[in-house]
Amino acid sequence: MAPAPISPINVGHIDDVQELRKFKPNTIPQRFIRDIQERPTQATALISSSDIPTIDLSKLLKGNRDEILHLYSACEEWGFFQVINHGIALNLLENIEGKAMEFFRLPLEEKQKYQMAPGTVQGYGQAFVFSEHQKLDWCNMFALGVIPDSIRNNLLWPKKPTNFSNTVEIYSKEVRKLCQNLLKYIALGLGLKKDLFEEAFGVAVQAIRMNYYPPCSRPDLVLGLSPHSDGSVLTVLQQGKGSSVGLQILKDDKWVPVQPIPDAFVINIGDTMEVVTNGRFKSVEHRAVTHKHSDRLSIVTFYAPSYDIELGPMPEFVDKKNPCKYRRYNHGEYSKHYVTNKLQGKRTLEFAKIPTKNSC
Ligand SMILES: O=C(O)CCC(=O)C(=O)O
Ligand SMILES: [Fe+2]
Repeated sequence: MAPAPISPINVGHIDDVQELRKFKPNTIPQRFIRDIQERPTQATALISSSDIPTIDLSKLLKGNRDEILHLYSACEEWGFFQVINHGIALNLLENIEGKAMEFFRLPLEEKQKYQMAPGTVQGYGQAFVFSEHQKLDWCNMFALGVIPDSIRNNLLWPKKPTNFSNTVEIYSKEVRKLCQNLLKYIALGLGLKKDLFEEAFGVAVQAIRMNYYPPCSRPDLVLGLSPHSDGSVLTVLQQGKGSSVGLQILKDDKWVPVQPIPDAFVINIGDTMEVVTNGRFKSVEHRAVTHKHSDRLSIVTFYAPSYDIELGPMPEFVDKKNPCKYRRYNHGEYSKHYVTNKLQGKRTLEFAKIPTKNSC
């Protein structure tokens, strides 16, 4: 038998946070303790989370002009909004949440059958860890590439819990339609033709990540998920019912907690949307914090262009006043760059930035 390939990446020992919580509930290993400036101080934002825009998809689907403009300003001013009346069956939201929790509650040996290999982002474990010196997040993740087939790793689709994979498939189809609809109305809000984005992105790549944050005895010292922007065009986030508030977004240099609206999705603009709109819409840095007594689940869908697509700022967003801020590149390369670097604010977008004020 050929020897197993040795990964060139040494990530050191990564404690499973659910196991830590179970067997050593008051221990926080050093690798989880953040440097002082990174610790989640109380989010003393002047902006309240109720200011984060709420978009009513049913109004968009009726062509309601005010709602389309509301969506436009949500993208421009916030880069984050919640969507209500999205039309996705509530029992599907419950099912996916139930399956995710069943998965996380499986014995560690069962989950480890789908272990994320060091330096990769699919499977069970902690993504974005590339060195043994890197700080760890207080989070267990389970991530899968869903569309197209070429990004799927069938070995990582779990056999337990029953119906897990089928539920992910059905859920992903519905969330895909939601993304396609939102992109249409975002284009209309920009005064552009409704298929502009969809035509530019080819067969969109879609991935799902479930993040489980157990309670932590010292939430003041750790982060659930390091600050980052997403590499996607759009991200769709479902928060577990009854989960503690944990998602925070950086607005005017302050961390603003996102108070989930029951049954709504939280949507955010990703780096790719920032690039194609030449910075008109900006991806927003966000992070997750933990809670002393409650756990939290988030189910996150990333919707991005096909890896074959060459992209850059669309001509509609470039003129004398707005010269190109980003170069053209292949999205597959950007994606690779994103998943092979640790989460560090908006650092990965440097890949696309044009350093001087020259044009595309
Ligand atoms: O759990 C959350 O609320 C944040 C998740 C997130 O930002 C991500 O998975 O990219
Ligand atoms: Fe994110």
